[in-house]
Amino acid sequence: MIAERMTIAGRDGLPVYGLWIDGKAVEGAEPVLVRNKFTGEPMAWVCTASREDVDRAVSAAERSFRSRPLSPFERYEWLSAAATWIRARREELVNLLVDEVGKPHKDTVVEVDRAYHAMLLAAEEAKRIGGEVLPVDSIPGSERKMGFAIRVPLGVVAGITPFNYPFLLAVHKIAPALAAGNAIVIKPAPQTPISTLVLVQGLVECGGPPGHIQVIQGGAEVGQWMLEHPGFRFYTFTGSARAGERIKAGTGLRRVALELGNSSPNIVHSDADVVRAVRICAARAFSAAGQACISVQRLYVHAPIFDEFVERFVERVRDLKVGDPRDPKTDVGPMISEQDAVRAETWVREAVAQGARLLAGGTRDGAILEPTVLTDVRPEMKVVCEEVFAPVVTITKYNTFDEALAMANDSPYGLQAGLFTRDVGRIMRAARELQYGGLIVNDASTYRSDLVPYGGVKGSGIGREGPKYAIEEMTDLHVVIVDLTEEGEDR
Ligand SMILES: NC(=O)C1=CN([C@@H]2O[C@H](COP(=O)(O)OP(=O)(O)OC[C@H]3O[C@@H](n4cnc5c(N)ncnc54)[C@H](O)[C@@H]3O)[C@@H](O)[C@H]2O)C=CC1
Ligand SMILES: O=C(O)[C@H](O)CS(=O)(=O)O
Repeated sequence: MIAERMTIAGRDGLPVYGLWIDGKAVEGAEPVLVRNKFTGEPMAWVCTASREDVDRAVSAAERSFRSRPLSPFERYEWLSAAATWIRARREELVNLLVDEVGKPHKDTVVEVDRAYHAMLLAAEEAKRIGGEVLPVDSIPGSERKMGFAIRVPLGVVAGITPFNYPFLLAVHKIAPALAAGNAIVIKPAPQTPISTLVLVQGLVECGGPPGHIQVIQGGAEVGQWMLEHPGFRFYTFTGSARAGERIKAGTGLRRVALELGNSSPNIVHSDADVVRAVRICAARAFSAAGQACISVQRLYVHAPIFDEFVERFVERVRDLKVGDPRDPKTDVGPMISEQDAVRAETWVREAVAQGARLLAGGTRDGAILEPTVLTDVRPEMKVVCEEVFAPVVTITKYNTFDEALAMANDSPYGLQAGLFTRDVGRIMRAARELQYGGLIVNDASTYRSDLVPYGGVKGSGIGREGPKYAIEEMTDLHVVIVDLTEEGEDR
């Protein structure tokens, strides 16, 4: 199954995967070697795109969009079949992703299952793209006017995805784009390019117009060429705030959806179930080696339970199984690269040098950083105010709920926050006063429902994902007003 349609050659006993342009796997620029992120073993060669390849992909997508428009039901059938395709290949996909991303088996199973549901949600939403009747006649003088609004596809959209959940996030870009009637040019992260090729192979095998999806490969430079191409109507991006700002700056008046970084706060109040909060936060802080924009990064714990929470939490963290991501029992595997692990280790050392206290972890073996817990941190430390994107958590005590809300809001980001409490008044106050796109109550900030409008405020981005909402972003709303005055009527 592994992307055989995308294979253009063999090299050193490995497949060479091409770009997917105009319904064919084609050679691009010099292929780059993709390695298993735990063993370092070569997995495949993947061609990168030239600027001319970007242009060819956009032109092919435009031709396909114009020549093969699909009805809503055809889109529903296509995406439903693709969801079934994903479910049928669950194990193969999990094994590929564990190798390509280095994410532990237990987290990768969740990614593939979520991708199945996200694809199915997009299929269902393809049949529900409505509009609205507008009460134009409610304004005096317009009694004979009839108004309504319809949603129409944009045309060719650009999708750019990161390395951490490459399969799921490719589904969250491609599926709504197709459900909305668009065509899409997708560029995966250079660290994890294979799983998106496999996804597109699945979509092609499920019978839709192969030209509705183009896959180009490469890094920031290729991404930048996409920004500069006038043929895109819309850009949907998930990744760092730094890249997101470049995308916002580079796309002019064209619309964007940006799912960016976060430094996720999680507040644990003294009326919470402490044992449950510890279990959930210890698991969700280190899943995917903390490489999720909504990963638990800042824990704020109410003074009356602080000591008990810290003791239980550190004990739980020390019991986490660290190592081979292929082992179903492994909790924490390697980060995406040794370079990223060194960065995170450096931030931890800086924090300790500035007065933070290390309660667990802090050591590194190659790309594996031990699950790390810090306390006595200050807001200006990078492990607090920046997106650490690593298995690193800070724990800070608070005395009043006002303090907790203020510390949680003291961030340039605003994607998701977590809150553990049984008090409804406290929940509703947090819902209103926490400056985050999502509040997860009695579970950690790392929980994401693929159904809901997902996205951030402040530096965490623009727009909302979740198939229903991404489809709205990827369509234009056209208003129509008809004058119903009949012949002879004196209006
Ligand atoms: N918030 C999130 O969901 C994510 C945040 N990150 C953050 O970004 C850091 C770097 O990880 P990367 O995967 O390299 O994230 P990144 O933001 O650099 O790259 C994400 C995607 O954007 C592309 N890209 C990068 N710069 C671009 C530009 N100027 N124009 C167009 N496309 C561009 C990349 O090739 C990749 O496909 C991580 O350490 C983490 O802090 C990374 C992944 C996801
Ligand atoms: O980029 C991320 O971290 C994702 O938004 C988190 S998830 O949607 O893959 O859970």
